[in-house]
Amino acid sequence: MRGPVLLRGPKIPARTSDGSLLMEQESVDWLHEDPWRVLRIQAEFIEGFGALAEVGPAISVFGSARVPRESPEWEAAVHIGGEIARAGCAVITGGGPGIMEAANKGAWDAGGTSVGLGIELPREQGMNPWVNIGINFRYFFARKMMFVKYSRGFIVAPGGFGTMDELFEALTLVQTNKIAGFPIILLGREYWGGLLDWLRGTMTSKAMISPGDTSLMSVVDDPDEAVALALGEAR
Ligand SMILES: C/C(=C\CNc1ncnc2c1ncn2[C@@H]1O[C@H](COP(=O)(O)O)[C@@H](O)[C@H]1O)CO
Repeated sequence: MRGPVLLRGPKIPARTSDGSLLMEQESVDWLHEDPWRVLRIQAEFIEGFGALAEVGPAISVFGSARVPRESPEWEAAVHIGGEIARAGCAVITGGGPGIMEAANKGAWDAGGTSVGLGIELPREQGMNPWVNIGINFRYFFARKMMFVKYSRGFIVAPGGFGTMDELFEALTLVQTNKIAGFPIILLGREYWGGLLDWLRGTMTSKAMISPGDTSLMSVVDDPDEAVALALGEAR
């Protein structure tokens, strides 16, 4: 046996795990092997659970990392972050620039809890300055779970692939009843219209989703309505 794994015949290693542990280290390559990565992954969950356990009710705000400061989308996200904080909820974002920093700024300026769940990226941006609880993740999947576990709902502003990933993960979790009573609010009818038409048309008519599935999200133009809907249906 190697731990819980049964090895027989030629698969039996020359050295036992104990033996390897006690040997003088020749190489640190083993640190980069998948079984050891599990410990890092575990550590991300432990750090995340520890840091967020007492964050209280929260709403996650997603959207493009690329919208410029002071653009209408950025200002709307500042307003949304402020309103969520004034309602006594924490704001959770990806901790980056664009919509993320805007929502964090709104929460920060309102004296609220402003959480950033950052991600290690090749071109490091660093956590935006309006985060007052920040956690940096190596792995997208660990980080994505935190958004869902610690939020009562999602507000999704216009964005690119990252935003789509976050939106469709939440939709899948609601569709498959992994989470219930979880409002998903899309901000910006014009931006989201084309996607919704395709979901209602092509995807529904080809029976890839059920007719009711597109009702798992709401689409609004008014930031205050987005906040009210996100806060209104607590899990
Ligand atoms: C690409 C740029 C900065 C990248 N920095 C990010 N920091 C934290 N989180 C990010 C970052 N980029 C994407 N995300 C996540 O995806 C969503 C936005 O992605 P999109 O493709 O821009 O829609 C966002 O909600 C984050 O969770 C600067 O140019």
